Amino acid sequence: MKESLEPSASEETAEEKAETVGALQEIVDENAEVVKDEASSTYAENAALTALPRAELDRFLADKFITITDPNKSNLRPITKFEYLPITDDKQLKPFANFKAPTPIQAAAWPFLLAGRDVIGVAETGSGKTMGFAVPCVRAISALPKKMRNMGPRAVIVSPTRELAVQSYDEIKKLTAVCGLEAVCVYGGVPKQEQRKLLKTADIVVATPGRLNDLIIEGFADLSKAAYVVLDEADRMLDKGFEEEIRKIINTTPAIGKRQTLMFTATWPESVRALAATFMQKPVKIAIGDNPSGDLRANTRIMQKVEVVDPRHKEWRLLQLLKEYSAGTKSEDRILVFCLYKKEATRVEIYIKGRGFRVAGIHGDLTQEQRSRALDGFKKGTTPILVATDVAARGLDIPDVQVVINCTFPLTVEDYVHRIGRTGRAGKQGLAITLFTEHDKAQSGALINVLKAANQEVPEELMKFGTTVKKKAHDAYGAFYKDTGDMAKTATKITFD
Ligand SMILES: Nc1ncnc2c1ncn2[C@@H]1O[C@H](COP(=O)(O)OP(=O)(O)OP(=O)(O)O)[C@@H](O)[C@H]1O
Repeated sequence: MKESLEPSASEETAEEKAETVGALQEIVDENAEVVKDEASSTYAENAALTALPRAELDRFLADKFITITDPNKSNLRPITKFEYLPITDDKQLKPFANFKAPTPIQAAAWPFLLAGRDVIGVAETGSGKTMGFAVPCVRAISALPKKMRNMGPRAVIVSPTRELAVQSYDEIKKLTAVCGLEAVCVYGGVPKQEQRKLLKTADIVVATPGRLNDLIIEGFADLSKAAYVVLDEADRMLDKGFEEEIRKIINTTPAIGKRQTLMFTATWPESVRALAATFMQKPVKIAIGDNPSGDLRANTRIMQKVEVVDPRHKEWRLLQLLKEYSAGTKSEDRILVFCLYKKEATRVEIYIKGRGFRVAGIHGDLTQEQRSRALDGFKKGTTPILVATDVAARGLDIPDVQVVINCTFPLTVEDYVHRIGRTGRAGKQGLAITLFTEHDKAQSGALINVLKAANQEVPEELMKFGTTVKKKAHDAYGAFYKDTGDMAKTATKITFD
């Protein structure tokens, strides 16, 4: 091939292109930094909030059991009213029209998030964590100058299941709709084409890890400008079932210091804290609840009943409970029944259906269409009983679930707290009934602690299994229901039965 000192026309163009790309990349890196700086420099506290006596705000923090641990000790005032948000356009307050005030996690986290800080938010199930991380996200992006828009997603929110990703996306769309921003929901089990197209113009990506990594690898999801990274149900996203996929995603976002990283959950076990710290810069820890020890505790508005039963009698006892809690005027009450394994969920669903109950099932062996239909029927009340595995344990915000029944105890007591958290949401009361057997006795100590922390009755038969807390989580923890999207072809999915 002819050697030439002078680059040929095509080589020259390629060189020019490379220079242009390099220059663009610099702009992009600056942009990522500017987005982060923008957030921190643009949070000007509302004057009326500043005028409030500090003692009044300290009383608010105490009354709502809000604990803020900030390495920078910046002492930002909680945003106790929606009008204290730095939102000038009233349209943007519309999504909160039916709410009286920010929830404690929202009030405490918003100022730090608007100021660009990394935040770990730990608050009970059903306490508004979604809006807690979504409002500052939408605010930061909508405050960007026009020239910095349409350069790729500015925020990525990762959820452990498809249904939860869709639910968060629906919440976020209420905010983006009034700000002229675009969001996209990326999850497995459905065709990629539509997601690929929407990623081209999306400002915010809500995703499950498997499908998102697929689209990153294929070059359709570019998170290099996503300076706002949220792990929802963070402890689940950091357990060994997801850790690798999460690391891959975060590594494609701007570096620590050029991004804001948020972790929100109702349970924050010791086992994930060290790993979480590797992704964050001097995070502010915000915990809600009169739970100074920080030990695991369930939402105290949920009455927790535990029955120790013979494993062979569980399904018979479940039937009795369903008859009791769906009798007469309660026939439309929503009852969520949790099993541990997919085949068990199918068996229990058939068993219940055969006895005349209107019931549907949701678990990982079903198609996404079947899962969405089952959840829809449960929400609408056409099938007021839903039999689920832990794919429905976290995050799902189904209004008015009156009763949660644990037919089989979960692999961890954290999952127990999340499962029962499907009831008693947004300030309502709830009821959770758990069938506990000798097969679950390794978890008796941890369960007893959760019951005591929420001032619940501890049955004598449960005490007999002992009160010591076994630390080791079950090997399969977090892996067998996770939504790996199309990664399933490569990931070795653990399946049961
Ligand atoms: N400020 C508010 N006041 C009243 N209700 C609110 C407020 N913010 C959110 N909600 C409602 O509270 C319910 C629970 O919110 P959300 O699903 O975000 O809870 P969560 O803390 O994420 O729960 P989980 O831990 O189970 O994921 C939703 O129906 C939501 O619309």
